[in-house]
Amino acid sequence: MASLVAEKLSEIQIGDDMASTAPNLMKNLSLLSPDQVELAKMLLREEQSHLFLHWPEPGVDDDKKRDFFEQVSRLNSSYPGGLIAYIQNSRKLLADSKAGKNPYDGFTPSVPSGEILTFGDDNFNMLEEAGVKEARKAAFVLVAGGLGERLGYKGIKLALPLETTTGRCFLQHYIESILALQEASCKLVQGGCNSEIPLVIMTSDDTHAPTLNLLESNSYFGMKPTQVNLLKQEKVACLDDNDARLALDLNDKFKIQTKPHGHGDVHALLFSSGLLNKWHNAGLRWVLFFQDTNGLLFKAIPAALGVSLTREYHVNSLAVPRKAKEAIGGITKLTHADGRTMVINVEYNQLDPSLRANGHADGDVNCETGYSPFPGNINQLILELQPYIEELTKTQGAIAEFVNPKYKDSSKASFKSSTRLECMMQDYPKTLPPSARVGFTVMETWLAYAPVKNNPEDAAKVPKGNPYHSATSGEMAIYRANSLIMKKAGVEIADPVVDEFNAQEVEVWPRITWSPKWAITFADVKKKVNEKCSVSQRSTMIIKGQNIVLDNLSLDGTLIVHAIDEAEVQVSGCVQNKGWLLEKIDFKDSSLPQETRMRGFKIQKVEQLEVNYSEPGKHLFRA
Ligand SMILES: O=c1ccn([C@@H]2O[C@H](COP(=O)(O)OP(=O)(O)O[C@H]3O[C@H](CO)[C@H](O)[C@H](O)[C@H]3O)[C@@H](O)[C@H]2O)c(=O)[nH]1
Repeated sequence: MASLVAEKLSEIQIGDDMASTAPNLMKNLSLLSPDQVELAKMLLREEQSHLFLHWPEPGVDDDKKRDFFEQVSRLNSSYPGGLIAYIQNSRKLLADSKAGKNPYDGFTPSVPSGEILTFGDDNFNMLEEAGVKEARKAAFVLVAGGLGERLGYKGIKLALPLETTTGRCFLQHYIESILALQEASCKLVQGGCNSEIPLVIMTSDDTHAPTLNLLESNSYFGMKPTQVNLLKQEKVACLDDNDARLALDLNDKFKIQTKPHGHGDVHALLFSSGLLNKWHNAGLRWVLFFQDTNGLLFKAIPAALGVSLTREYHVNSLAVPRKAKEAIGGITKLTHADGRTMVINVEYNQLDPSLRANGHADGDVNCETGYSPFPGNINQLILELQPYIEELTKTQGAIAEFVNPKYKDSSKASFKSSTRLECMMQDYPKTLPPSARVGFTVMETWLAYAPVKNNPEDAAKVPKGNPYHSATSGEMAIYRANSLIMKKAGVEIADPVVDEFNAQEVEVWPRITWSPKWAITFADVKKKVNEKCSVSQRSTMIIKGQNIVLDNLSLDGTLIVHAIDEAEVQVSGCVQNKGWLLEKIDFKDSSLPQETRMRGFKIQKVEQLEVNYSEPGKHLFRA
């Protein structure tokens, strides 16, 4: 045994001084495989000998020692450049942080110019049409590895209902929207096509199993299982001090403490998965990234893709008008003293200091429009595939990182608790050359952005006029958008009433919902309704089917129309019944499920008219 140890020692050339820094590791070397010995050598070189201080004699906890190196190996292979790169990047960023260096030092922020769209005008309609046509050349990437700590929901956010009228969850809505785009796009190709739009979901240890379970127990919501790829992000090692010494788990000294690295991981994962080249070879041109809880997003996607196509943007970020201090990053043009410029998301916690440091004494404030002059990044990115592959081939998907240690005191010598490096997917353009075509598309908030991020208590504390980003506001935003779209298409929609749920004041519009296959563009809605229709404020309307036309319909109550794709149904007449009511509930009422409580209301289904067409052919329904 002793000679084997000696042999390994010479093999890895750990000098006497190193041997003396980690004698306990030396004693255990014979337990390790050659690869693990290499990793041990690397750790010692990177001054991580503290990790082995407590290692007992061989024969004690040997499995745990091997498990430790299994983890080191995972941490090493899941970070571009390996653990060496991680430790060295950490040292540099921790030194910058200690020195109070701002990553935007030397850059002056200004308001960039980009495409600003108005829903329903000729330009918007033209872009939607172009976007739908292009959709069959797109792949979708959903980042869903986050725990959603601010929401405080115990399950995965993708499983939450986006509205409770139908109870459809976010993931179902996303998949049905992609399938609807796929079908609509293929119909525009002469002779049809059978393209399948790929969907990648980035998960993490926190979300992987429940996401897979949600898909499997719902037959992938109609998508082919082969169309969906789950890529799991790994966490990164935590750091104990400014020298980037890796932190051991407080409850298990044979484990390195880890935390999430952020949504920026998606680029490295996509790169290493080999999917990008596969898509490229299959003729795809676009990759669309999106987040876990924005029920409005797919209303914005066709036009935004149309913008990418017509403007030939390599990077197109979707944005909405932003309220000052709102927790979304601002799209900003940064001009360096040396002449370099870039258009990039400046995260909400950095925008204010960066403005103050550059002559804007009031920092992040609204201008005369009542909004911040910087458009708000909603983290929906459309990247052109070919330049994306070229860039990742250079960077391997590594994204500019940052560190945010909580220091014990102003000497910044030690941390209150361990920290780690983080990265964000919207920082991708930071490494691009100045020739890259980086742009953005601003859409109206009511159409494009209604995330569910805040728990009821925090939402109630949001300054008046700023969005709540709660389950309550997220659901109400769906009804509002659908009502406004129908109104714009000519339907007489009653005005909303203002009501309060979970201490949040919201507009309550008629509860109108439709399945994505009914309409994915404004043109689809216009084709399927006419101006002789009306819907009262207390009404609920659920449209489930592809070929359902509302003609001369007057609704005051609840109407549900369900039809198979082969049935063409015309709905008209006067529907009046007691309908469905919104019953207020308290989020503290623990007798109710959390999904319901977080909204502050539940739907009391008193009376409805439900019609169902399961036979192909033309049907006329007159109430
Ligand atoms: O390690 C992680 C962390 C997050 N996510 C996913 O990334 C998305 C975004 O996460 P958050 O909702 O926590 O994001 P933030 O609110 O912190 O902010 C992000 O979303 C905002 C808009 O919703 C702004 O665009 C902002 O600039 C951007 O950083 C979610 O789908 C989440 O599941 C991961 O996949 N892995």
